[in-house]
Amino acid sequence: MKRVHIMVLDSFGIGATRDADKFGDVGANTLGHIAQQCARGQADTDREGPLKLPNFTRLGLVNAATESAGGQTPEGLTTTDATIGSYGFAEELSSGKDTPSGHWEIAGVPVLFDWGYFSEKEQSFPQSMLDAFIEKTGVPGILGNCHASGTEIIQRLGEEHMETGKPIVYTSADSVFQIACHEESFGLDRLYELCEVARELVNEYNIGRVIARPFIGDDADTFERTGNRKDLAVEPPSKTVLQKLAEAGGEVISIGKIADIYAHTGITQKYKATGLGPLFDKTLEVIQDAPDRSIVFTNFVDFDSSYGHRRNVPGYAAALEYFDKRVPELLDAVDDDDLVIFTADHGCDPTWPGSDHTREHIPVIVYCKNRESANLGLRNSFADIGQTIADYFGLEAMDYGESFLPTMKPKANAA
Ligand SMILES: O=P(O)(O)O[C@H]1O[C@H](CO)[C@@H](O)[C@H]1O
Ligand SMILES: [Mn+2]
Ligand SMILES: [Mn+2]
Repeated sequence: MKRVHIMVLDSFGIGATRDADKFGDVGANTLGHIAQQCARGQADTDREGPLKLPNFTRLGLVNAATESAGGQTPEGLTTTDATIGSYGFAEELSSGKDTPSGHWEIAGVPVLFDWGYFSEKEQSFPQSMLDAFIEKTGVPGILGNCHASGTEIIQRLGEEHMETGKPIVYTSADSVFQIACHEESFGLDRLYELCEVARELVNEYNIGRVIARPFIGDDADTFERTGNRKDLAVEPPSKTVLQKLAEAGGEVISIGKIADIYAHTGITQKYKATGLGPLFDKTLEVIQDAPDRSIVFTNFVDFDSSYGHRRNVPGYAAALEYFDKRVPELLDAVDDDDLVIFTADHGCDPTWPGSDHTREHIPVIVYCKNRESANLGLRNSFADIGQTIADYFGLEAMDYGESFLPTMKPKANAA
């Protein structure tokens, strides 16, 4: 049986890239700074002490993170000479440090064009676009129209939204148009309808995603976003390895927001779950039944949305420790020839100013029972992952990326 399981720890960067200066991110390091604060006793809320990642360490994560940071090992962690996984780190070819770019490049399709951005911090959206949005949706006006953190803006404007029925619209350094509405007072379906209208309207501005950000609660103190977030992305610019496998008769199984991120292209089955634990549970369940020639692809969004953007170091640390604890369940669940790939789509250093992503190397950690572990070193593109998958399944080669499969030699005693 040949299967690939891709686990994206959304925003889990392991050190700034060579081009981080273009993004204001020189020195950013999501893992490095979390480990540092943990080691210094500055991340002891709801957890304690140095960051504990024994399973990721055995897989080679700390070795990769050390190389990625020019030889500096994250504080409190240690490298190992006896890794059970192959490990490397990759820089990004895509022009942006956003989620679709990262994921598409992982699937072999870097985004070499520039996305459109709403870069004004206030009055961010063109008036003509907002006028058309109001006219087509029939809403009594809009609130927000600025750059914002999604949790802060619902706290600030949520009550006014409930009183007036005006949706909250906002953006960020990403190529996004986001709409926050109350699930009950405004209605979830109506919010989704608004997003469909907005999707059409932002096309001329070359915007990657429109995102529905529903929330619940009675007032500013109790507002909370729900798992009914929905991303309306444009389609990847060329065929991803997911599409190639699906067209060749394979199964591509999305768990979490993967299907949305690829605009549902190349996906043959999809499952939703909310929260790290339920996403992990669903992944294990799906792996049990996934057939030969399949990809099981999970996005663990909470690292990014609940901790990275929220600049919550102890929360991020606790989430990593939780994930690490569960890694053995995953490694036990796979077949001897399966590839398990742990990676990320960009960084989101919770110690960095602002609330946006950071341009960082992603970890490329690969586990295969029947193959020797190897140091995969610096990879020039996330697309090396997509190319490796194409190679593994014997699909037509991708235009970008270099397969690292030849570096992971079959074990002499492999079944
Ligand atoms: O602050 P929230 O709403 O979580 O927004 C974050 O999520 C969006 C998509 O990744 C980006 O705009 C980012 O800033
Ligand atoms: Mn992301
Ligand atoms: Mn994000």
